Amino acid sequence: MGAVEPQVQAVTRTPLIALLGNPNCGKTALFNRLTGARQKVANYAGVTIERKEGSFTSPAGRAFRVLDLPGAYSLSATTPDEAITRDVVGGLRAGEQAPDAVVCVVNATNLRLNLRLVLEIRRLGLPMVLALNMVDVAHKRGIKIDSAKLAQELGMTVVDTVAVQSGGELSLLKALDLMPHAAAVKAAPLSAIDAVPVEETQREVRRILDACVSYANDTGNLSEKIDDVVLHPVFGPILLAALMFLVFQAVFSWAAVPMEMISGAVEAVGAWVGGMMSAGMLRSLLVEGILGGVGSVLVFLPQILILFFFILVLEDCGYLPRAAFLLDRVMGGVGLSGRAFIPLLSSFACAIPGVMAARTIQNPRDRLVTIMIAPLMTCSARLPVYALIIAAFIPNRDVGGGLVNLQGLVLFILYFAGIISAMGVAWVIKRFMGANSHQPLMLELPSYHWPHLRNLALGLWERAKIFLVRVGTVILALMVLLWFLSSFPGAPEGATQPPIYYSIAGMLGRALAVVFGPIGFGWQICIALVPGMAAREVAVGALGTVYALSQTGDELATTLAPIISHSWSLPTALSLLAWYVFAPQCIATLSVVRRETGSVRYAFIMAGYMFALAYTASFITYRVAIAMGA
Ligand SMILES: Nc1nc2c(ncn2[C@@H]2O[C@H](COP(=O)(O)OP(=O)(O)OP(=O)(O)O)[C@@H](O)[C@H]2O)c(=O)[nH]1
Ligand SMILES: [Mg+2]
Repeated sequence: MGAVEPQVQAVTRTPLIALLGNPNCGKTALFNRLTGARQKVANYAGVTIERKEGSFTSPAGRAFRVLDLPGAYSLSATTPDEAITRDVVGGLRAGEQAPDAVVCVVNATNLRLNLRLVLEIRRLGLPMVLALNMVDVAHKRGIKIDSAKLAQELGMTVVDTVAVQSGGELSLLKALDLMPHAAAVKAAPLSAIDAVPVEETQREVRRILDACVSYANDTGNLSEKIDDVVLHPVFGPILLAALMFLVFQAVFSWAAVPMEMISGAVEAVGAWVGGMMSAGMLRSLLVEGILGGVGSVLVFLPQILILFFFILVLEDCGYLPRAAFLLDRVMGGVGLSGRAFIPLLSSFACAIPGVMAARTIQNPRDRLVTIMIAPLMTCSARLPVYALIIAAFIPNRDVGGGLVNLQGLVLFILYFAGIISAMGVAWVIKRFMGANSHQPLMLELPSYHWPHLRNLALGLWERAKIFLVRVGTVILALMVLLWFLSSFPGAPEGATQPPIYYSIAGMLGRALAVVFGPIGFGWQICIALVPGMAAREVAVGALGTVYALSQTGDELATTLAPIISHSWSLPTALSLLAWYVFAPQCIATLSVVRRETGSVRYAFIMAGYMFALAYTASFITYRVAIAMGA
């Protein structure tokens, strides 16, 4: 049986194609175009950090499976994400078949760098097609590539592709259709790659370029001219700071109108439901439990989308690696690698992709430090918490001659506090680990381009979907659970407090208040902290439910900010803000840290140090605020 199986497989198996190439050459864009998938595409190296599989059918009706892989400059991997690519191509991954053919994707405007990998992969002896991607840009820049000659020199089919244009993949599909239905070829071992010295490979690249590429009236690269300003030692950092500042201003000022619309709609629904039903358990569950909880999280959708709008634009236009360069010196000062910039920036969305993106960091210590501080970056789940408290306590007015919105300014300060403490913690960890010398940052600067509107729209839609699904599932379920725990058992005879005070949640909250009292958190806040462990924004929903149920009298409460501004003192509010800068709230992050570091130890260390920092920071904030008479 063992002898028959491989032959049968060779005839019936769907061929597996691997997309290989340098970082940022358009592999994922091509993968998305071939398969209709929506994997993340962005204009910097190291976007894809995992292997992703998809399938498609060619115009001639042949089925293919296709792999999108992290970009690599060479198959002699130096970073964990490159190792994934090497292992997949070399068939070294347990339980996984090696690819039957390779589509080598290259950036047509940068063949000098890209061809080295092509020559390396060729030594594996697998069937290959070369996709000259970004030929649109090459044409514009007057770079002429003789593909017939190139095909001859390389001994493989060469096709032009434009991965970001509809139909830009057709030539590749045609080439794949023409590939013979051969039985699986066994690749040469990976060691074949290193059989030829690098210098010799470089010489070969130069020879091929001389033979196949000409640069007609090259007008000079526009990106370089832009970089004269963007990377300028004085203007560069000013521009970066101005950009960041603009983002936080926009988060507040642009969001005001849509937020009012959402909260108006939630209130209207609450009033409608409340009017339809007589007071009772079901009405309380619907109005206070669900609308009060879910509604108070939902209003933050516009702010989250505005934040992501900026992140997506910056990612797509090519600015991020420049920012990494500008900050390399600062980051080096605390012992971080400049490469940590992109993982840390991703953590503004959520610490989980941030922790995973640390795979692009070569040095294991640098990688560990980056992982350990990633959750200090303000993730988007904290935004609702910050925004709620700011809206309740910070007046919405302009300062500095009408230029700066005070609420936006406070938000900016909170984000900044996260960054500064991350730097501080990195410095301390590096001290413990023993410093290694700072390695210079080697990062490819991509060409600038305008953000693709479709990409942007899809990215925002994905974000909205993630948020709404969370609101509709985790948050909704927790709100219902919390409502039960907060409603039973009811108040005893002659109760002086609202019923929630005597409920199970109320008892838990009062017990926790013993620990958190010294930092200003009353029992109601303590109730909200517990479900906030699942996801930070749940804390806002929980506050919504808790305070809706704490209302005495008959009025229905679905708008949280005015209630908390009455119930909390300013020191309490500031203390809670300080808590959320540091608190290790989210269990999902801790479990990813365990997976990525391969040890539960670091997850515990992270939770421990963040908890200690949170408590200390809140304590100091609370006491100082009281002492100052706030
Ligand atoms: N003009 C133009 N832009 C392209 C083309 N293909 C990709 N891009 C852009 O190039 C950038 C990189 O594309 P990705 O698909 O993320 O590149 P990748 O090779 O998957 O990158 P890594 O995952 O980091 O290795 C994105 O900004 C794309 O929009 C193309 O054919 N023409
Ligand atoms: Mg990719």
